[in-house]
Amino acid sequence: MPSLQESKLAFIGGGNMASAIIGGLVNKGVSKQNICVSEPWDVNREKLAAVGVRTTTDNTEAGGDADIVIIAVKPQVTRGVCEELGASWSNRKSLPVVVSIAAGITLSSLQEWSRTGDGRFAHVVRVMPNTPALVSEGASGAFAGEDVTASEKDLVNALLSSVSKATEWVDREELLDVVTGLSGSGPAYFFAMVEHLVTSGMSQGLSKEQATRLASQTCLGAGKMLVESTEEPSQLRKNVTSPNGTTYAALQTFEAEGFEGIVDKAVKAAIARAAELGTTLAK
Ligand SMILES: NC(=O)C1=CN([C@@H]2O[C@H](COP(=O)(O)OP(=O)(O)OC[C@H]3O[C@@H](n4cnc5c(N)ncnc54)[C@H](OP(=O)(O)O)[C@@H]3O)[C@@H](O)[C@H]2O)C=CC1
Ligand SMILES: O=C(O)[C@@H]1CCC=N1
Repeated sequence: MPSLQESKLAFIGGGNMASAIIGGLVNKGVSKQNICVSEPWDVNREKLAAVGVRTTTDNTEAGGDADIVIIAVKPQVTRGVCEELGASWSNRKSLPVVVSIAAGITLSSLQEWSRTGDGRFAHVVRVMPNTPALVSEGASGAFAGEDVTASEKDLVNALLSSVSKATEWVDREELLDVVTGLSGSGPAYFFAMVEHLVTSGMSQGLSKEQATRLASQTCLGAGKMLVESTEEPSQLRKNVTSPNGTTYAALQTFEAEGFEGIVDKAVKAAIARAAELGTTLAK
């Protein structure tokens, strides 16, 4: 198995998540010449070409001689893309490792759909990255099929680690839907929180720019403390909360309005949607 630096990488779909991973890989010094992206929309293709990677509109051209093929299209499009690729691999002696980032789509569907014309199955790894991959601060979950070799797993791990600070391999496929609800969708929860902080700050007289800078840096600073400190998140929260002080007043409001329950409900809704995508699109 070639190393990540030597591997030819094909991205099928060059939208938000693929662009984030590609940006992170390029920032880490992965050769742009080794990355080919297949993307139908010319605006996205032009953005990716500006990064310096190769682009095409032909999925089979991108996936034709790649060592790793990253399926980065919407779950609803994944079947067609896999079938197209599988059919095109009948003449390949060794098959690429298929890495799917599609939310919910199961390993068995991915294997079946990408079966070659002559009946061979590619080795498939399901991955759930997140968009902070763009700034090399991603968090990813991964689940490999039993047929995936240790060196193939190492290669996927190297790919994920180059754009993620946390890469968690799970030992049950269902846990990948939990990763989706927590960290795959997670950046949006924090962006929503910042949006609401900014709205609130503005309603009390701060300018949009001031409120955005303060809220964003607070989010970054708290995040940095979470990953660098040896203290539990609950202790870090307590450290900010003076007895009967301002934070206490705010947290009391969170509690009274059921903040914990809202977060739990939201994560479970994302998990349920991932599972639903997996089952409905398998048919
Ligand atoms: N966004 C995120 O934060 C995360 C997304 N994911 C997963 O990543 C996948 C992609 O999501 P995201 O990047 O947000 O979606 P996007 O819509 O931004 O990207 C998908 C891209 O694939 C293109 N596309 C559509 N049909 C084909 C085709 N047949 N062949 C090749 N490319 C095609 C789309 O073009 P066009 O727009 O013209 O249709 C689009 O540019 C999803 O499965 C999602 O579950 C996983 C983790 C996080
Ligand atoms: O919203 C979605 O379905 C995708 C998967 C995780 C993040 N974005």
